[in-house]
Amino acid sequence: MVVEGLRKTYRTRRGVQVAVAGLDMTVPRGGVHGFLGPNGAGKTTTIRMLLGLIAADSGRATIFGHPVPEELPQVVDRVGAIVEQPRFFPAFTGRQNLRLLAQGIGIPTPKVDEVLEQVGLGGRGRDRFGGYSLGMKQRLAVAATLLKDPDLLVFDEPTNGLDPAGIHEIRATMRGLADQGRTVLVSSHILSEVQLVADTVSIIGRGRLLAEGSVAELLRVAGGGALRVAVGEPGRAADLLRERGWGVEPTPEGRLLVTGGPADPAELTRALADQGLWVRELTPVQSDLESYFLHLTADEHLGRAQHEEVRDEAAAG
Ligand SMILES: Nc1ncnc2c1ncn2[C@@H]1O[C@H](COP(=O)(O)OP(=O)(O)OP(=O)(O)O)[C@@H](O)[C@H]1O
Repeated sequence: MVVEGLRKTYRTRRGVQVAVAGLDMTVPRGGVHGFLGPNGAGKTTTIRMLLGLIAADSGRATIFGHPVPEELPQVVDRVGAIVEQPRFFPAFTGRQNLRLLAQGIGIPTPKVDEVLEQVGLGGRGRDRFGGYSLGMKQRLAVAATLLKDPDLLVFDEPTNGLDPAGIHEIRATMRGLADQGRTVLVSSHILSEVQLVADTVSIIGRGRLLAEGSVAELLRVAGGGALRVAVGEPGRAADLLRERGWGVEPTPEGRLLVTGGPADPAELTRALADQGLWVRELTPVQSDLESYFLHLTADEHLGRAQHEEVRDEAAAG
């Protein structure tokens, strides 16, 4: 999925509200892609535009190479989404609820047991929906989206209101779906909920892309590319690395913290090995992604100021 310059404004009684301000985003095929941003960043608005539920003011988006919303009918069968709390009948079992849905869209009923199994509700399908935990209810919603066997799943804040066990269940379900080769796009304002399961993420704020890439890559960027190295003769190793112009600080536990070093850690290992110094351990320093996320999205209040400006302009016009 590729999004380019997507924009959406709302006219409110107080003026014009910019919900999505020229968003660019790339969601690779296969894997879990976290769509992250603080409350009000524009995640739901973006997802609604991608699914053709609301119209964009401008910009473009493609799903499986098809421009949407124009060619949505061509891809709609390959896309499953949970955007709002799905409604099920509390007095019916999970299985009965899904059977009803399956009949409605012409899916053979054996598929129902298959999708229940896929979300780990195989043993609970014959229990009343009303008695399900929140996590089970949410997993039933996921099961419903799987009836069509979609290649792309879009979940808007699927862990909202769930307890840690429920969050864990949903995470495991998403991982399982991605491991089957599907693409899962999941939005959240809580990075830690997604960090553990996402392969790649887009971080947005004020309707714009702030950072994008694999979780490992972003962790590296957040850590400033520093490497922690355990090596024999750390004193000699430090001198050698400094000669190359890299920053080296000994750590209290006898390791070396290398900053401004090579993009490829192999270069560092080779430089040391050439001098008979063997690296026992080499770890990219991962600053906490949560702090990075907070840092990136910290100027959210600036966004408010920008919105006010637009509003003033609108009022003046
Ligand atoms: N129908 C609407 N009318 C007016 N403003 C809207 C409308 N929908 C969204 N907005 C505004 O657009 C901005 C983006 O909202 P959106 O719901 O897309 O954010 P979000 O990232 O999904 O946030 P959350 O995590 O709180 O759901 C917000 O400032 C919101 O108030």
